[in-house]
Amino acid sequence: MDSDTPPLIVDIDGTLTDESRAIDPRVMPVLREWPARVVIATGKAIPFPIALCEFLGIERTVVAENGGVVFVEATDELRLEGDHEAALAVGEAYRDLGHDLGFGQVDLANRWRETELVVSLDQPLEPLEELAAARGLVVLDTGFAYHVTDPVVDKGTGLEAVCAELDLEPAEFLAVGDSVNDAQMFDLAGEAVAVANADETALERADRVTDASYGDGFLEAVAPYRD
Ligand SMILES: O=C(O)COP(=O)(O)O
Ligand SMILES: [Mg+2]
Repeated sequence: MDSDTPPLIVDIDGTLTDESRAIDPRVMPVLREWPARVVIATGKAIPFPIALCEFLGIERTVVAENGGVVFVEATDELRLEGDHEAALAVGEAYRDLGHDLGFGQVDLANRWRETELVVSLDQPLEPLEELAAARGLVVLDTGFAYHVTDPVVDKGTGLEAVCAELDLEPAEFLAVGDSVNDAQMFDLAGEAVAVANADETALERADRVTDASYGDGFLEAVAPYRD
């Protein structure tokens, strides 16, 4: 790697992990040693990408909740955006219809969420979409959960917010991801790479698609910058 290595914005689930959400340990030294800025951009709530950065020993620069939450350690900036009240109201109405969010009583998927709501993929989608639309929200199926999200934010607006803090341009970035929630960051990045297991939207919006899936796909995506 040399000084021409672009800053990197990377998704977690399906890109750094396998289908069971287990991280591929081979991605860790790559992220740790990346010579430019690394941004972790995820649909997960902020404790997960923050913990990932901490355990990797890299600076905490994070887009969480599909852009609803942005944290930039370098400038001590935390930005929350999106109608959380509306997302919670969707959850309540969904339960009133006899459905369940599907993550049990403790619900670690929603516990630390500050702007959106997630529902397990084994729960019915249609009523969720109807309730979300009635409140101006959208439902994103990432392949790992249904996200009830405010369309004013996405990983693209998150990338823009990070760039505004760090005096970078989205077009400088290499982006790697696997699903519909990566589409807007793909559109803004200078180079967008989808791993082979990516969904249709991510495949369409990518500049390059790897032959390999999951962690192997990520390693293939960044290989040109590591040779
Ligand atoms: O939380 C999800 O459903 C997906 O998370 P990801 O954006 O890191 O892939
Ligand atoms: Mg993903």
